[in-house]
Amino acid sequence: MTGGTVRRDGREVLAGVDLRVEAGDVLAVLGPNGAGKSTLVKALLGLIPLAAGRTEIYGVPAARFRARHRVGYVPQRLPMGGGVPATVREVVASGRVARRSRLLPALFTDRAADRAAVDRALRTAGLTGRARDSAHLLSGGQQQRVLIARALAGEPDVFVLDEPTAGVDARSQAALAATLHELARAGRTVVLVAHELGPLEPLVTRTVELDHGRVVRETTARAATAGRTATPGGPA
Ligand SMILES: Nc1ncnc2c1ncn2[C@@H]1O[C@H](COP(=O)(O)OP(=O)(O)OP(=O)(O)O)[C@@H](O)[C@H]1O
Repeated sequence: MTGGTVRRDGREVLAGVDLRVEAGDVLAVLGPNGAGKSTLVKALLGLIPLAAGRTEIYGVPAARFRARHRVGYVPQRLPMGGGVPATVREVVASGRVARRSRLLPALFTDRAADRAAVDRALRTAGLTGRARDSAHLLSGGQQQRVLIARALAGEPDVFVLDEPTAGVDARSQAALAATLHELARAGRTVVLVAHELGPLEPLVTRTVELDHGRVVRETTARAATAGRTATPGGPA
């Protein structure tokens, strides 16, 4: 993202942000309530338009980026807007949709691969026993796991998680940390929004801190350990 600017109600809620996410980064976006963290990740993914600046995903302008299966997005909460009750398994299986060809019908082998990936994701998220439950009846922490499992099922290269630890009990946080640790070890890229890192802290290789829509501080893990900070901006 270069000069990323988002306006809401005539106000800049993201104000000229430069940010480059490198493959293999585990990047935490930090900052107080209303700092613009969610806006930043949505704008990075091209889910909300920029008023100024540009954002590219794998070198392609976000609006034209088609390889959606390469990026798994875990929003803050389960979107219940449709009001259609779905089981945990159905929600998790929807994470495979972006991998399907729009032109070819699903082959038998695709379906077997889909089933295996969904099973794996349910297992990793500790949801195997809840697969037939209605997703909207689960607790907040369990719904968060469903969303993470949905992203895992898509087997993306990049995971973008918006406040994955918010309202989640300590055990689920530790389980999430273990899952992210595995992903990082497998060379996946992770971008996560957080108020506090908690058990995720040891995994994080870079932090970007926002305030009033601007990057006010950046650290790399080494700089963070040494108590040093890098200059805001960085390559874009
Ligand atoms: N759809 C919207 N319409 C108007 N203003 C919005 C909208 N979405 C976000 N904002 C405003 O933009 C600013 C940044 O919001 P954002 O959700 O990105 O912050 P955040 O850092 O993620 O906060 P939180 O930690 O509370 O989730 C806030 O002042 C918020 O009120």
